[in-house]
Amino acid sequence: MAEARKRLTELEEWQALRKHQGEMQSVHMRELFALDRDRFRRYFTEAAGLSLDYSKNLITDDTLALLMALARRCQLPERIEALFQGDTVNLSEQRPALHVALRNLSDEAIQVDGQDIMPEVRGTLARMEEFVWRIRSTQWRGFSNKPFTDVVSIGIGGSFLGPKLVSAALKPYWHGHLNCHYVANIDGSHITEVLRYINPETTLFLIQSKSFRTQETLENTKVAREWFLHNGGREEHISKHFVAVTAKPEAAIDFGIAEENIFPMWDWVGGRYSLWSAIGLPTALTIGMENFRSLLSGAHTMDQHFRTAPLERNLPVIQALLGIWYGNFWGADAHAILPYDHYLRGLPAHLQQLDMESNGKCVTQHGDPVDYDTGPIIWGGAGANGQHAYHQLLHQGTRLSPADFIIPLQTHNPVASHHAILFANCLSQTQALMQGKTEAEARTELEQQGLPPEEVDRLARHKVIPGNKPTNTLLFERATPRIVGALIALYEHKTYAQGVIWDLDSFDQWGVELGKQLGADILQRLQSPSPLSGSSDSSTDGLIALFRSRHHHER
Ligand SMILES: O=P(O)(O)OC[C@H]1O[C@](O)(CO)[C@@H](O)[C@@H]1O
Repeated sequence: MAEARKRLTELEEWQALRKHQGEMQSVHMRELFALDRDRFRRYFTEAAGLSLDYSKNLITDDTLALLMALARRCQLPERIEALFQGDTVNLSEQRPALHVALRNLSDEAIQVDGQDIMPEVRGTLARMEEFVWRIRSTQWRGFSNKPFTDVVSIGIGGSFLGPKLVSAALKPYWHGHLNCHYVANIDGSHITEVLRYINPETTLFLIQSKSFRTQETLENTKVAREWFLHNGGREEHISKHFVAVTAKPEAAIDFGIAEENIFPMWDWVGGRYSLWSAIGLPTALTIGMENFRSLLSGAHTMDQHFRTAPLERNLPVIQALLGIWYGNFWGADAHAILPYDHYLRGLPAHLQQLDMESNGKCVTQHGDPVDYDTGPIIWGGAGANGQHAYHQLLHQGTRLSPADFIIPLQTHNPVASHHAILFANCLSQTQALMQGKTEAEARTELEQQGLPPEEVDRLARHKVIPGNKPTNTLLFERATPRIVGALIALYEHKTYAQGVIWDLDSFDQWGVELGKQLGADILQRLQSPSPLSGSSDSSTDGLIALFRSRHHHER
């Protein structure tokens, strides 16, 4: 168990960073680049097939040294090792967080409660392998003996976003005859739209829920089951068409899933870190087990890097510390994830859960209130689309949101000059954000266009772009399974490293529980046949009454 430590904001290392930020306020990145021709080479590092250019940041060697000192003071190296050792890093729930075990391709044993969990992890992978092979080779077929054409994954949160991201990211590796759909929301439109186009005879449902208690998932599963039974399927066919992944097999059996169709999950894997487990089955079915193992191996390579590389060359650590620098010392509330890769367009959504559910906390892992900012608002979307939408705020807005630009050197789909144009767009953004445009430059530009002086005066101030906006550029050869694995693992470790500095429990999520608790009571009041008795605030009561007025016939 980690010892209570001195308040973060009182550490000399923290105070030194505060002072240093004061000195850096008058520095423009343009000057830093002008002064140091070698800046790109010096602030460029690689690991697991990913290259990080972090030269376009508001940093000097001093900044990095101070950040590294803070990390060491917060015992980051020891805490990284604790994660891999299976220590109780999730204090509030008293358990380890062993997503790294799911992609541990070494011979190393990993103990939980005195038991090596690796045999079970490997055994589950072998079971997945067999299942995936049976479906893809059409040995396992639907009730009318037709091969499966569609897989519908029902799950939400971590049982949805991770696999969905990976399935989309690896679309070029999909099996030609298997389509994959995801249903998450408790909005009837979601499942309706998926069921509309599929055939029950050739559809396999994967029910994905660690707890097997999640309302959205269970309700959607009931609908899928009813639909199956009303469209030709019979009770005795359910076991051919419904498979579950859960850490609570008894609940799945009670629900009607055949015991032999249940794949395990474990308490020591957090939902948002679970795409590497059997929760990844929809992905494995579409890309095949060989590619799924490559995904794991990419993540494993990043794990080894995170565990062994010196902090100064450690990609997740560098990214984490840059985030701390901006969030805690420059007042940045947000961080943008901007993949310039169509296949990676789901990355911001997955990282939103990963980062915001992990580090959106206001007490330390020991329960003490924090007096500093913790996890940022993660947002973003695919480039270059965003350039024609929200990038305006990045360039000229008053709020600071550092951004990660993520781009492959090669495309899966060479079309005309698209990739060169995409790449040029990406680089022009980071360059523009770094250098900006001075008023003098804006004036010269307008004068060169032949505008009269009064027009130059009128427009120049609108055209000034402050620049000095920090960005990282993450490059890789092509979005292969190994690269996608390494990329997601990079962000997992970045999140953990930040949680260590902020002294958080990055593996619990108590904040989401209150809504669930209140939701049960509200649902009851929405559906109750008896007259509405006001027991909450007037806003909630008023909204409940409004809903009831439209649905009285259903109660
Ligand atoms: O896999 P389960 O247990 O259905 O949970 C789904 C999601 O719900 C959450 O608990 C949040 O409500 C996430 O952490 C989790 O990934």
